[in-house]
Amino acid sequence: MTCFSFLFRRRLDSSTNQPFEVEEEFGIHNVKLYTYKELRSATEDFSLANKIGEGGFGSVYKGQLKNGNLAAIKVLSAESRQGVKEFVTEIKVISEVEHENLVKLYGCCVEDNHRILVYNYLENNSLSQTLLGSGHSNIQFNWKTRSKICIGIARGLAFLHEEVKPYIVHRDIKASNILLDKDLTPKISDFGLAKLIPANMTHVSTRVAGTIGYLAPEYAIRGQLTRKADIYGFGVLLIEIVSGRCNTNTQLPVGEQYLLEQTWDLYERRALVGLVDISLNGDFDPEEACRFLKIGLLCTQDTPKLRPSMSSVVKMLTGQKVIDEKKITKPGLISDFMDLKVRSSEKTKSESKCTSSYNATFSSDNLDNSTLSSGTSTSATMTFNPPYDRSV
Ligand SMILES: Nc1ncnc2c1ncn2[C@@H]1O[C@H](COP(=O)(O)OP(=O)(O)OP(=O)(O)O)[C@@H](O)[C@H]1O
Repeated sequence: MTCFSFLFRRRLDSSTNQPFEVEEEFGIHNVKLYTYKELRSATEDFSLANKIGEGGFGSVYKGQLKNGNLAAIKVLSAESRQGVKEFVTEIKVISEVEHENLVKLYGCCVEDNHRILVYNYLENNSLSQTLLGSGHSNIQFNWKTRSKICIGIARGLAFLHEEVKPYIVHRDIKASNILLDKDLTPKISDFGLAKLIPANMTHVSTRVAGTIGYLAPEYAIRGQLTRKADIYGFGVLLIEIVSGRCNTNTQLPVGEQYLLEQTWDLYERRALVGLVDISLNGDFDPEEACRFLKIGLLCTQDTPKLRPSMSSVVKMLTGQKVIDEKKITKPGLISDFMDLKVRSSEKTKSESKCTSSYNATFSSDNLDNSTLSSGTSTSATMTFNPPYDRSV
């Protein structure tokens, strides 16, 4: 990979009032810097035809780079832009983190006020659009594939939590942040991105900082951000993958709407196997599937300390470590802690399996006035003011 140590910045010469370019050293190694011109040409001038998604940070385009590689080009929205130096510092962190189960960052563009991230393009979309999506995907998620996906995500997260120094808390583990390559190897995306958002940008930063349904109660309510919050999100995701359904679906009968509640209920009735995706037509190993569901319950326990580390999760998933069933306690449910007023939306996405989403607006020091209002997107976004932790 090309090694750059300098960035060019335009400055105004005070004597002539003419712009000129200066070289500034930011010590960015192993990060490819793309020119805006190259990315414009890769995406055919950021054409709508090449737009593949829109997330909390801005728009994502598919593009072909000069070297022929396909890339996902994420143009950060104006409100999430920060200074060159801060941006480059965070990019350095992200670019040094490489693992088979993490989306690879090729490089970035920091020309003028553009802040663009260039990632390896993944052919098979995200889990939210395929496994949990509207049914337009041709992918066969048989049990072997699901098991491989769960273990891959666990390995990627264990790497972020336990191998990277200093460790990285992802903050937004969820189905739309799990992308699949051509072999259906899962890749965690958006890690480290929370840190790219200026601390005063509460709207954007908290979008990154969690999605209802995956959000650990202690983080949602008290702003306590630790690796255990990611482990909670992973537990929810694990149960979604095994059951083939989203964590919240208000179109289902009451009692089945919240996946975690339903999982606990079935666990207590020793009927967990009933949660496994019926589209598998019984073609799965029931012992293994129930083990995965129990690991999901271990990860979502109310007391963060009781949740296992991600390396233990990997061992339990792969059968190297036995689950101590006595250790499983009730999951932490955000609704148990707050008087959340949920207004169902009439405008839910009818074609999606995930029919319910909420935009929560509350302040951590004003919980009595907390409000949840439904939205129309498939992901839920919380807007609140947690103590913003910018350390990794
Ligand atoms: N590396 C990639 N390869 C292929 N497609 C990608 C890649 N990165 C993003 N996408 C596509 O762009 C969409 C938007 O991605 P982005 O990460 O910005 O938002 P999101 O995860 O959907 O939402 P949020 O911002 O709430 O996390 C994804 O759903 C996916 O379809």
